[in-house]
Formats: sequence, structure tokens, C-alpha cells
Amino acid sequence: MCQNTTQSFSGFFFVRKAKGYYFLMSTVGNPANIFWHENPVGKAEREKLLNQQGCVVWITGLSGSGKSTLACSLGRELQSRGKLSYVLDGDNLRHGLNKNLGFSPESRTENIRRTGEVANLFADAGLICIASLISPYRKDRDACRALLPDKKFL
Ligand SMILES: Nc1ncnc2c1ncn2[C@@H]1O[C@H](COP(=O)(O)OS(=O)(=O)O)[C@@H](OP(=O)(O)O)[C@H]1O
Ligand SMILES: Nc1ncnc2c1ncn2[C@@H]1O[C@H](COP(=O)(O)OP(=O)(O)O)[C@@H](O)[C@H]1O
Repeated sequence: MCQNTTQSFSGFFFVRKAKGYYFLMSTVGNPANIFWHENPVGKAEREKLLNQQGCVVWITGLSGSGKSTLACSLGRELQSRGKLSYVLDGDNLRHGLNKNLGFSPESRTENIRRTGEVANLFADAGLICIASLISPYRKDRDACRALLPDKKFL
């Protein structure tokens, strides 16, 4: 439980805020209360600013097959051509975002799902996102591909 959280009871818990105030929070989620907030600055505007189109380049392959090397070379080449890119490397992500995941089939699927979501956000930001993970299951890669429009996931 979070440091500022008191014990929960009957689906509620208190969060202590500054100056001794407490907030009553519900532990019960209602998906109907979660709305999408449209950003007034759209993808097209961001892409215009960057003079490029956001997309995801997904590199898959066995450990030691050269994914990271290829991802870094591509990132360097894009940089030299004035294109903004960012590499999401499986090894690196497992130091932070995905540090709580192991290597079971379920964990690998969750690893790819999270990475696909982040890659989609980078592409939406207008970047060329280079994802380099073993990603052994086609169904997981296809799910990531399905997040983006045609030809924006390579
Ligand atoms: N079974 C097992 N046990 C221990 N360590 C392992 C295992 N499988 C992979 N690795 C190492 O984890 C690195 C990242 O793997 P990924 O996140 O790309 O794997 S996956 O896409 O979730 O399948 C991966 O990096 P790369 O070697 O660059 O592919 C490995 O260093
Ligand atoms: N095209 C290549 N030819 C020869 N060796 C390579 C090539 N690409 C990568 N390597 C070497 O293979 C090893 C594994 O490469 P790496 O990019 O770390 O693979 P991965 O990210 O798939 O685990 C490294 O020592 C790297 O220098």
C-alpha cells in the first residue's frame, strides 16, 4: 500500500494530503467513467513541426541475432538525415517499464503489449520509433501492428 494511504475498508481508502487533509478514494473501478481526452494539438501538427511522419519499425529475432545493433544503426542513420527517432530496446525496457516481467509466455506477451502501446504513443508524437525485442509470438506482434494505421507499422 502507498505510504500516504491508510487502511482500506469496504471498497474505500483514505489518502493523506498536505496540511492534514484526507481524500476518500474508491477501490472500485467503473470503465464508464473513463473518457478519452482529445488533445487540441493533433498528430498532423506535430508531424508538420518535425517535418516527418510518425511510425513504428519493429525488429524481431532471437537473442544475439543483431536486433540492437540494427536498431542503433538505423537510429544513427535517421539522426544524420535530420529525422527524430527513438529506440525501444527490450533489454533497456526490462530495467524500468517492464522490470516486473519475466520470460514466461504470459510475461513476454505483456512485455510486447506494453511496448506496443508505448511505440504507438511515440509514433503519435511524430517520432520514428524503432522497437527491438525478441517478440517471439506473431499474435503479439500483430496486436501491436493493429494499433497503428496501415503502413505505419513496419
Ligand atoms: N529466458 C531468458 N532468461 C534470461 N534472459 C533472457 C531470456 N530471454 C531473453 N533474455 C534477455 O532479455 C533481453 C530482452 O528480451 P525481450 O524483452 O526482447 O524478450 S521478449 O520480447 O519478451 O521475448 C534479451 O535481449 P537480447 O539478447 O538483446 O534479445 C536477453 O538478453
Ligand atoms: N551483421 C552482423 N554481423 C556480425 N555480427 C553482428 C552483426 N550484427 C550484430 N552482430 C554482433 O552480434 C552480437 C549480438 O548483437 P546484438 O545486436 O546485441 O543482438 P540482439 O540485440 O539481437 O541480442 C554482438 O556482438 C554484435 O556485435
